Amino acid sequence: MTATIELKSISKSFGKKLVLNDIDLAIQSGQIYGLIGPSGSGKTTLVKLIVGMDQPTTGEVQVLGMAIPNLKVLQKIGYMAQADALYADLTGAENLSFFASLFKLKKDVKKKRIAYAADLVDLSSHLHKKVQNYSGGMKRRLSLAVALIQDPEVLVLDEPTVGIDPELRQSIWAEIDRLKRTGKTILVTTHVMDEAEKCDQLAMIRDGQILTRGSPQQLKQQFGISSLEDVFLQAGGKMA
Ligand SMILES: Nc1ncnc2c1ncn2[C@@H]1O[C@H](COP(=O)(O)OP(=O)(O)OP(=O)(O)O)[C@@H](O)[C@H]1O
Repeated sequence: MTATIELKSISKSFGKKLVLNDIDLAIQSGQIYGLIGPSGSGKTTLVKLIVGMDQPTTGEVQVLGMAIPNLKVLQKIGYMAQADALYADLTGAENLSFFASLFKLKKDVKKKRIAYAADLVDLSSHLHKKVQNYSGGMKRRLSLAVALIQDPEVLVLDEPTVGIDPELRQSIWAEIDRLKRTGKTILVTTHVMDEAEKCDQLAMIRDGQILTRGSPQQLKQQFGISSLEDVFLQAGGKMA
């Protein structure tokens, strides 16, 4: 089976600093794949290569069977960056409408998608407010709604639940799980171990290298321990 996201011998340097070191990764369709590691381990750098925002120094990235960057494929990826890329002067509704318009959705589809995405992140009653008046958590939620607006086949979520309260976090994870069951492929970065538990497959990353990988269950069995945090530590990791 061809992987939906495939990284082959990826290395990335910034100047003399090697940030990703010979990474191979294959993410199959319909999976929630978690990339877990401490701050500065290279997660965001890796994600940016997958969504075509940066290019590897060596190696190749493929998404949906096509080499990245590729404009057609990029339309099929919903990306939630760590820093919110929103227009502060516009309302929540105007932001969603703007991002939806980038995908040339039909008017009725666009309306439905905006309503769905806003409801999912519990922002429907705040859509008329300017984003500059949103709290940090509300901005994160709106960013997630933007990532989902075109109903993408592949979702890449860089720390999607940072700054989001536990109740909403649960409902967002329930939705991530539902999206997976509709066949979407989802890559999530996190440094929260209880979120790692919700992933089908995990790669633990430190200093630009994958320390170990597998399902949460496999990893715990392999290391003979019941907590993923301990797996990470035993695999050579060190949380920040
Ligand atoms: N454009 C850049 N120029 C130089 N160094 C960079 C650049 N982008 C990232 N780095 C460095 O690469 C390393 C990995 O950063 P990255 O943002 O990928 O880590 P991360 O695992 O996503 O961390 P966090 O969880 O804090 O977001 C860091 O040492 C960072 O300083």
